[in-house]
Amino acid sequence: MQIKLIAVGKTDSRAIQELIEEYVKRLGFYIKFDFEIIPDLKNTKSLSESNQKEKEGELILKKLQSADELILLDENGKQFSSVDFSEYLQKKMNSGLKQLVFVIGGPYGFSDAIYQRANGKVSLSKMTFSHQMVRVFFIEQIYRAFTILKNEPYHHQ
Ligand SMILES: C[S@@+](CC[C@H](N)C(=O)[O-])C[C@H]1O[C@@H](n2cnc3c(N)ncnc32)[C@H](O)[C@@H]1O
Repeated sequence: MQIKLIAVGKTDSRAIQELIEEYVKRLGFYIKFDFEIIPDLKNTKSLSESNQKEKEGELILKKLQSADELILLDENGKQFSSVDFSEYLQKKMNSGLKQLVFVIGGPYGFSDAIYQRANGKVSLSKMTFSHQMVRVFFIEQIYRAFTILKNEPYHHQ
């Protein structure tokens, strides 16, 4: 199985980019992991929030293959402990799935079309994080999950 993370909107912060690069590099030792950014839409001032979500949604859908399992990062999704999340990933790997795709939405979240296509939702907290911060937190959690599965001394209960 390979994992892809799609995020809407570029990161301006060098600090966030560096953290992402660090954890993507570490994760690469365990699994094929792709991180893809959907560039910010142009002229968003002339778009309503729902129009912006729809356009972002169309760009997300274009990145998917029909067999991909799509999991949204969403405050209202299922919450896991890090150990539970590692077991969740192990089950996905055992299932024979080729590609598991996680998506982080833009500033207003996801369109209805994306919710309809999604196979599940994962929440990192009931709190709302910026779409920039979520990518760092989530990539670190995927990395943590693999260190748990490999019994490596990174995670402490
Ligand atoms: C600023 S938030 C958007 C908030 C918006 N109210 C919504 O309805 O989703 C941008 C993106 O960050 C992600 N996000 C923010 N907080 C999250 C959390 N606690 N758990 C999972 N994803 C989160 C989601 O993918 C969301 O689409």
